[in-house]
Amino acid sequence: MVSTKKEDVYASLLLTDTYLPGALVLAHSLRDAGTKKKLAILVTPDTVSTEVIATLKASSPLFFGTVYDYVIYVDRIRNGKPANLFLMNRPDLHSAFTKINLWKQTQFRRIVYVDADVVAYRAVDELFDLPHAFSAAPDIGWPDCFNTGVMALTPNMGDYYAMLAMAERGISFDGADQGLLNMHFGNTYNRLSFTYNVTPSAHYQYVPAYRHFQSSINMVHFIGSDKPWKQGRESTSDAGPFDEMTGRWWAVYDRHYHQQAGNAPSIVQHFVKGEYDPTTRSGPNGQEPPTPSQEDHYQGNQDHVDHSGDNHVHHERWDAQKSSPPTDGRPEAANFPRAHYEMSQDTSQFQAPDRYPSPPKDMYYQVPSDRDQPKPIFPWENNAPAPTRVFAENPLAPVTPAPKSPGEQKRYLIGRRNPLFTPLGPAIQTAPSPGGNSWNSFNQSNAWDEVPQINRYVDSMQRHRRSRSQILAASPGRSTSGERTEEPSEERRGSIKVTDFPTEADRPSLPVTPAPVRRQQFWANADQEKQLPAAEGVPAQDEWDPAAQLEKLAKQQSEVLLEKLGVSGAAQTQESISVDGKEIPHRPLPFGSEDVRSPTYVAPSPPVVSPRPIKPNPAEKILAEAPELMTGQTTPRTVESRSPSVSTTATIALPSYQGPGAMFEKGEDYMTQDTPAQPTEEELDVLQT
Ligand SMILES: O=c1ccn([C@@H]2O[C@H](COP(=O)(O)OP(=O)(O)O[C@H]3O[C@H](CO)[C@@H](O)[C@H](O)[C@H]3O)[C@@H](O)[C@H]2O)c(=O)[nH]1
Ligand SMILES: [Mn+2]
Repeated sequence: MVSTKKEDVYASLLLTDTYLPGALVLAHSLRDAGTKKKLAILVTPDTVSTEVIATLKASSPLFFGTVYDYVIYVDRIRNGKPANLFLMNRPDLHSAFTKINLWKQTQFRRIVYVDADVVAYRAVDELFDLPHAFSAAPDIGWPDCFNTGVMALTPNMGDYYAMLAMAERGISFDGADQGLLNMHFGNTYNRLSFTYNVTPSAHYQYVPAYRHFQSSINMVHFIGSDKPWKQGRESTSDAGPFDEMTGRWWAVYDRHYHQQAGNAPSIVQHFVKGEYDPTTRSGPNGQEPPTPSQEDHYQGNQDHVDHSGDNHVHHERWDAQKSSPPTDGRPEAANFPRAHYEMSQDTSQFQAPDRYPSPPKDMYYQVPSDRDQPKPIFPWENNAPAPTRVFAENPLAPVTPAPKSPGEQKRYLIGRRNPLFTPLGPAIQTAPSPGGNSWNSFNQSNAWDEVPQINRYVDSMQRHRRSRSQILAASPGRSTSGERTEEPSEERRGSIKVTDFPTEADRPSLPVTPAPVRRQQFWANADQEKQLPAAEGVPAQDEWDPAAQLEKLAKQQSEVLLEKLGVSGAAQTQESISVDGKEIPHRPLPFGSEDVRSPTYVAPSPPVVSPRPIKPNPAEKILAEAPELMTGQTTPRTVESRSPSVSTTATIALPSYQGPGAMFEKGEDYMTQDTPAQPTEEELDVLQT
């Protein structure tokens, strides 16, 4: 076959650092056998350390050039469905699909692929000249299948994509590359002689065949998880076919990487069982390789220090200040520790010991005494002023006398319950007694209790309430006149409260908010109820005629208005009216003004049902029409009557009240009606009953 410009290469694969000795022995075995072909190795940079890659590229003193001519970085292809790998107990082969990348290396004409666990007895360069696109040797476990440890192939993207599609779907009967490739190629492969891929077994050997064909062995492949460098050289003891082949592997290793081999990098010895000896370490570079922590995955530290202590040389590290990150660097978390645990196979039951050791008897905690207190450090620890703050709770309890009246009791309780309660105002707060407890000098009463207006207001409220309750009680034959003048006692005043809070003893428990309880003495004590004074000015119910009262009220309002305007409507009706209990005396009108009426006079409509305020306020209207009244001009003024029929003028006295003036604040409301407003709610209460 006419060769093109494309190169032929032997190619191997390195997925982990732990296979480094195998990859190096393979390369040296081929070179030592005199191959004319170049050597390439596919490397997954995410799982292989830079030190190992450097070793693959290292120059060897035994031949011109480096161990591998080409280190080709490829993406790792991991099996997402690795269940089948467990069928052959090789979960470590989860990324064996990466081998598919061989078909992608179309820069090469032909590739003779060889596993890293293969040692070549001779250079098999004739495999490059095979006419078949794909050739492989039978597998010892199932000889109809081919073993994928040695293959002669022609790279092409068709096969590559076809197999990549299978890999992405996890299509492989053994979960690794051999199952996938056998499914892809089937029986279309060119079957090589077993001598190109002799797979010795420690458990089964066909010794006569071996003896018969051993001179024609081309390559030996150490399949399975027990690789020569993992077993160590001591594992080969007896002289058998397996050990003879393993010895060939060790022969190549010793030729290039034995401790006394001169310039052998110690990193290789680290991955070979029983080979690393720091005391006899030598070599020009003196680099300390990472220690393999795992059987199948190197997890060493990049910044490793020599164990011998005499050669503390750090590995070259990437300096972020000087250069960009290395493209062939390991992932940051590659050195994270990993641990693999297996289920215990021990089937014996747990046997409790006869006795457990008794606990120590001298274990106790020594509470530090006051004398053990640390020495004062800061000046304020020694010169601390005596505390002056006094809390209200403690001194109050013995000093405060028990409350007598309900009103006092309420104040007392408020003061006790609320520590922030402070009696109001300097007017009721006496000066603290000099030497005594300043808290006791406070007057325990409220400022508003001392204001007479407030007291009167409360009294009037109580009168109204009492009168209501009298009406509600409707005791027959009860006279209201006898009790009318009776002044309410202090006790009565306190009984305004309809509800009270339960005492501390009655309360269920804190923090439940105490529910108000009905005061018994107010509602239930009928004897006391009889002593209630009658409401002032409220007649007995049977004497009360609401309709007549309303009529009287409406009439009264009109009269008052006219009186204020100086027009005595009362003179016409000849009835005396009273305002606020005071009799307004009748006065004769000035001569000639008897018929004069105010322009705003409204005659009272006879059937008055409800009291109705008269609008607009006449005084207000006058002021609006004569604003000069506001200027303080107090001279009487004549007002032309608008009524055409009445042409006389009447002198109307100006009201004493002159409306809003400078005394008023902005926004302050002032009376717009002189008449009583609508009956209040309380009045309605009385009227309706
Ligand atoms: O941790 C690992 C595992 C594998 N490899 C590479 O992958 C190859 C295959 O793994 P290996 O342990 O050699 O597998 P075998 O014990 O040989 O198992 C058989 O099954 C594998 C999965 O199908 C095939 O790849 C092999 O060719 C076949 O011999 C190795 O040679 C290495 O090149 C690593 O670099 N690191
Ligand atoms: Mn293998």
